[in-house]
Amino acid sequence: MNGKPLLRLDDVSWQYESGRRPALSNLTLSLYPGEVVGIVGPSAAGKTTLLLALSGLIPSNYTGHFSGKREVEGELGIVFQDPETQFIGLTVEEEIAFSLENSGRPDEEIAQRIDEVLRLVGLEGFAPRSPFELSGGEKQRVAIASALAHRPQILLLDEPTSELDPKGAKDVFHLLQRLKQEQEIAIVVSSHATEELAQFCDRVLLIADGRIELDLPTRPFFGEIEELERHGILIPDAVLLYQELCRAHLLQKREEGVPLHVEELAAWCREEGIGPGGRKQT
Ligand SMILES: Nc1ncnc2c1ncn2[C@@H]1O[C@H](COP(=O)(O)OP(=O)(O)OP(=O)(O)O)[C@@H](O)[C@H]1O
Repeated sequence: MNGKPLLRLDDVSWQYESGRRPALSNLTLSLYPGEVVGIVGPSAAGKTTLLLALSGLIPSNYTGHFSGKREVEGELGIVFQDPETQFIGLTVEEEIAFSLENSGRPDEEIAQRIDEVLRLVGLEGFAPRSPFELSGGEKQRVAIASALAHRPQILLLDEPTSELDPKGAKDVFHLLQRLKQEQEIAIVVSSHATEELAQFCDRVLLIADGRIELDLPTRPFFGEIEELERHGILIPDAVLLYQELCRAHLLQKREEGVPLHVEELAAWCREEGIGPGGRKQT
């Protein structure tokens, strides 16, 4: 990638004070403007810790041993896994205003930004509602709106859909997709939702035992099926079906790599004349 990274970790290692081994080991990673990076990994691999290190909360808010270097350009927002535990406002409006008031902005500007971010996340009319009485997906969108109110260049999200039903999860990923297109924000999102990550990310990292095992553009990343399976990562359906069709010699392996969603695989099948009833005879 060309240009200067917005955020860079250089040979970063971190061990929590009570940890028996490093939670992050020698991580080097750059994030560029407008880029969307997914983070996958097994449980306890270090995904949350990596996001905390990217945000700077590690080492500033935690005790432990940090080595390496972090460089950041521009404003950064972070959304945690369970937003409800972070809410302090009695209304959605208060919740978003609170962090802005702390930054000393005038009331008029705060009101304008609240309108702007609620529109952005599709929660117009929600300002007077209690954030505690919303659905899981709406709570996540309030948390994203609060982070966006600072107009960050970088948005970090830790498993934003883990508590949501499939529809809520899809809504959050659609919102992130819109932010990517309309706001040119660089996004880093950790998630087990590999179907969505395959469609939405420019690049994906596999982290295991605090180390980056893979860091590739999305298509080649999901082509590393054996490596991903070895770490227990869920392979998207389109990739599995493509693999089976190739094994059965029904589909030729494509130069571009694996499909990233079922619609793409369906188009490839149509190109090869595979449809209901099997391959057309030529
Ligand atoms: N505050 C802490 N103090 C000590 N050790 C911690 C702390 N937080 C996390 N760890 C340890 O650091 C390692 C990485 O944890 P982390 O939460 O980053 O993993 P994760 O990949 O996000 O896991 P999950 O998918 O289960 O949420 C684990 O071994 C965990 O037990």
